[in-house]
Amino acid sequence: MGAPVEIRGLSYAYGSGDLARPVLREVGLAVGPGEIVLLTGPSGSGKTTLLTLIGALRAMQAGSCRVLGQELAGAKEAQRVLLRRRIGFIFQQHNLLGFLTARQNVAMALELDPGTDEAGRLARAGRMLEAVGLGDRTESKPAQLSGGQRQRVAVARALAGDPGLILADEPTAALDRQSGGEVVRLLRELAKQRGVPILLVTHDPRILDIADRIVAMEDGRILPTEKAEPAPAA
Ligand SMILES: Nc1ncnc2c1ncn2[C@@H]1O[C@H](COP(=O)(O)OP(=O)(O)OP(=O)(O)O)[C@@H](O)[C@H]1O
Repeated sequence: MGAPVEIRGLSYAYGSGDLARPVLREVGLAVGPGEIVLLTGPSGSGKTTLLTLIGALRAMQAGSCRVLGQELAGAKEAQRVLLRRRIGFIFQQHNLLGFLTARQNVAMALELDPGTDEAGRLARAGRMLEAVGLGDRTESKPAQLSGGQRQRVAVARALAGDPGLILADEPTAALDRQSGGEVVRLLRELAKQRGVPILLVTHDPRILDIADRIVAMEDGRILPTEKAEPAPAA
């Protein structure tokens, strides 16, 4: 099997006809097994659009994008739905449901797994919350948790379904320095243990050190990786 994410010549525009506005131009990118890639770049450079295409959250227009073995060019909505279930999503707004406890929020991510019953899902959710350091807050509602704790619930939820890929969009944007650092380091640790690749969009220079590789975008293109200057001869 190829890399978990393999993109070639991917272009995308919002609007159509004379109003079409290109936001991705001939993007190529591969994410290897277990690799953690950070996607950076100025506002409007196309990072979120690229992430939503990889996450099968919108239909492709041009080029090739193969995710966990599924080609998304020309894929039907039903195929995209199936692929989305194999991806763990973490967003800036943690998207937890306010009327459910932390444990129920995590268990919800497992509802589509036919191999589990309700009790099994809640037990597994409890173990995931322990793994993110929230073993004592499983019965709290999101409003009773701090921003960093809520984001850790989102991490537990994203990992609970044993995804083949994690996509994160600005997961630390709403957090202070310390909790932001803790959340991404935890995410990195869990992903590395399981060999799950992560593609993470961020503006946050404080978390660049969690990356195996940093990819910079500008104006819809991926910038060539800067090579380190050769050391001057002694
Ligand atoms: N649904 C949409 N309809 C029309 N234009 C859009 C839509 N979503 C994004 N855009 C435009 O496409 C461009 C790329 O947006 P995108 O969100 O992918 O960039 P980004 O690099 O993630 O930016 P940011 O860092 O600010 O989130 C922007 O100019 C944006 O205004």
